[in-house]
Amino acid sequence: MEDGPVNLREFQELAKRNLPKMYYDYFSGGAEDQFTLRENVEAFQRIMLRPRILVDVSKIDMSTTLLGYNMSSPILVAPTGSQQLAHPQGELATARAAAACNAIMVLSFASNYSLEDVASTCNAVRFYQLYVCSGFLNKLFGPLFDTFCLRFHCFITCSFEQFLQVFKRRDVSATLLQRAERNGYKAIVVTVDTPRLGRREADEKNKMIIPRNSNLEGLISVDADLTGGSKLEAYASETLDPSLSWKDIEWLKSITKLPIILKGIITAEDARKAVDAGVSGIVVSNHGGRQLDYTPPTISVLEEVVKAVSGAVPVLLDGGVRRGTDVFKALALGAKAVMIGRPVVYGLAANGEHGVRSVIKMLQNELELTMALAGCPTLRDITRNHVMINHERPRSLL
Ligand SMILES: Cc1cc2nc3c(=O)[nH]c(=O)nc-3n(C[C@H](O)[C@H](O)[C@H](O)COP(=O)(O)O)c2cc1C
Ligand SMILES: CCCCC(=O)C(=O)O
Repeated sequence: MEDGPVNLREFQELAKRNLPKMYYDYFSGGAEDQFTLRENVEAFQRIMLRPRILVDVSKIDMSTTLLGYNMSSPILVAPTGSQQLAHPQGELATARAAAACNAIMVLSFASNYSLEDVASTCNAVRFYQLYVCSGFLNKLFGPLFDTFCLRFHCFITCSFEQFLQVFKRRDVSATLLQRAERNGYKAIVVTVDTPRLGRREADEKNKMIIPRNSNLEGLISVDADLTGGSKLEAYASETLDPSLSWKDIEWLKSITKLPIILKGIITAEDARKAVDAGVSGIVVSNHGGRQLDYTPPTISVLEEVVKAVSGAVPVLLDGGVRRGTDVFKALALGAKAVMIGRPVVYGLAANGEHGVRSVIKMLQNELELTMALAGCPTLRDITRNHVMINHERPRSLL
């Protein structure tokens, strides 16, 4: 029998072996030149550690809290869409694995299993990720409005039509929020780096399919031109609302009691705006290099965001986290926790629920060892002095 993977990277190889090319390319790929995709990983390798010795590390405590919820480690599962393309059990398997590791899972808006199915698969603290939609057909009111728009098209002013569109779109998002609340999700993660889908050239070449989105069934019907390259891209441009702006965050806050976390902030300016808008958390993310290429690797802008936020809300980071040492580095630079995207999908493709569990456990174990070797028995002991970014190294060593 073949030996199992010994690190997160080896899961990627297994996933590649198990998946059809179209799906593997979708999971692994990034936007355009894939510069940011590569840099997310490589930037971690430009940060060195400064361990402290002769600290009692006979007990390591990785536990922490986020928005008042306990976690066994500062590692969350990032929202990734269409997990049934990796394994038939898809999001159900991921949810069970995350629960077994006491790790918070953020369920993607683009999940194959519905948020109700995932909620009922096992008990755990979970968050729901929302894309604000621009749906054209609302189940209850949509047909009515569409007939109305069509029949009176000549007589209605453009702004009135726009008003109806906004109303319908908001209705879909509001419905999703209510369902998330009813099903026990504890926070809403609003992804703000995707007014349109980034250009993933492999998906174009492969004519990537539109995976099923159970959450939107009966809520949105898509009338996309599906003849071209990536059908997912065509679908996204019909579904995602590119007019989403700061005032909508206020609106979202007004229609849910759940805390709102913004995912996809990579500048101090936007971080300050997010705090002013009253959000409960920020995820420093460039969507794993899948959206705007040539954005900086997330670990390189984390400190800027953390300084801008100055403790007002927790700051999380995702993008390129593949080692326990990466988690440690992110914490040293001010992150409250990290999220992992692709490694979870690769674990799922490699070995279903068991594979995801191995991925999370492996990263947790690596973090624990890193903390011991760096002289940090608790997460509070990890400080800025425990890391050194390459340009901070003594000149003679460069
Ligand atoms: C296949 C795939 C699907 C994704 N789907 C979503 C999504 O539906 N919503 C979202 O906010 N982010 C999505 N992301 C981005 C992740 O949440 C996360 O930001 C990113 O994967 C982190 O980088 P990493 O993969 O290097 O860990 C997706 C990422 C991947 C790889
Ligand atoms: C409309 C689905 C988008 C999924 C996503 O966010 C991604 O593939 O990165």
